[in-house]
Amino acid sequence: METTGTTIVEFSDVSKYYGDRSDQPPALDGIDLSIERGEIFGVIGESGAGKTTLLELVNGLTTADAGEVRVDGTTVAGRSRREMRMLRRGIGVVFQGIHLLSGRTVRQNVALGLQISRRGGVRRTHAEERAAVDEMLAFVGLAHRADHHPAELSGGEKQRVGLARALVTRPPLLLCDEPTSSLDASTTAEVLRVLLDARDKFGTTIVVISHDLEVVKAICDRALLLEKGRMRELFAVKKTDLRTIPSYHEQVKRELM
Ligand SMILES: Nc1ncnc2c1ncn2[C@@H]1O[C@H](COP(=O)(O)OP(=O)(O)OP(=O)(O)O)[C@@H](O)[C@H]1O
Repeated sequence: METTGTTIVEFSDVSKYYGDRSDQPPALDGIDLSIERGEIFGVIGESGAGKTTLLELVNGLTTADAGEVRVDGTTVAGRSRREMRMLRRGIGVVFQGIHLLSGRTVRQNVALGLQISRRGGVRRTHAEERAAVDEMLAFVGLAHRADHHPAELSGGEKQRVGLARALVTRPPLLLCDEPTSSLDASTTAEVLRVLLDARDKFGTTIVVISHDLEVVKAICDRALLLEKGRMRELFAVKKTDLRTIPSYHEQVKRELM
C-alpha cells in the first residue's frame, strides 16, 4: 500500500443490498465518506445498521452494488486475486470474537500474521520474523506471555494477542469490529491503549466499530452514526457533546436495564 496523500479510505455514493432489492432495504445506502491517514474513526449504530458491511467493503470481503470504495486511491472492486492479496496485506483486521488457535502459543499465534503476509509475497528470515513477533508482543505488553497458550490468558490479553497478530506486519490500516465487546472496563482500557499507541507509534489509521459511545469518546477523532444503512451523523468527537448523538440515549437506556 502506498503512503502518499491524506485520504486512505473513500466511499462515493456506496450502496449495498443483500438479496432481492424489491423487497429488502439496502444494508448501506448512499454512503459518502473519506477517512484520513492517521485518524481513529468510529462507526456506531444499532444492530443491523450496516457497520460490519461497511468494514467488509473496505477489505473486499463484500462488494458494493452501487458507487465506489477506494483504498489508497484505488478501487477495491474488480481486483484480480493477486491485487486483492496486495490490498489485504496493507489491512490488519480484528473481528468480533478473537479466533486464536488454541493449540498454538501466543508467539505462534502472532506469527500467523506474518505467514499470511508471506503468502502475499513478503520475504523475511526466521530471525527477522522472530524479532518482529517479539517486538509486537512487547508493544501490546505481553512479552511475558509469549510461551503461554490462549486458554491461560484473560479476555483482554487474548484481544491484545489478536491485535498483535493484526499489527505485526505494520499495516497502514487496521479494521476493528467490536474489539472490546465482552470486556470489562479495565481490560477495555488496556485494549484501547494499544489502539491509541498503534496510531501514535506506527501512524496506523484505525476504523473501529463499537456499540459503546465511551469507546468512541476515549479514542476516536471522528465517528459516523449509521441508521438503517444511512449516514445519520458524522461528527468530530472532541467537539461534540455525545449526549446530542441519538444513540447516546439508547445506550444509557440499555445500561439501566
Ligand atoms: N450475508 C448477509 N446476507 C444477508 N443479509 C445480510 C448479510 N450480512 C448482513 N446482512 C443484513 O444487512 C444489514 C446490515 O448488517 P450488518 O451486519 O452490516 O450490521 P451491523 O450494524 O454490523 O450489525 P451488528 O451490530 O448486529 O453486527 C442487516 O439487516 C443484516 O441482516
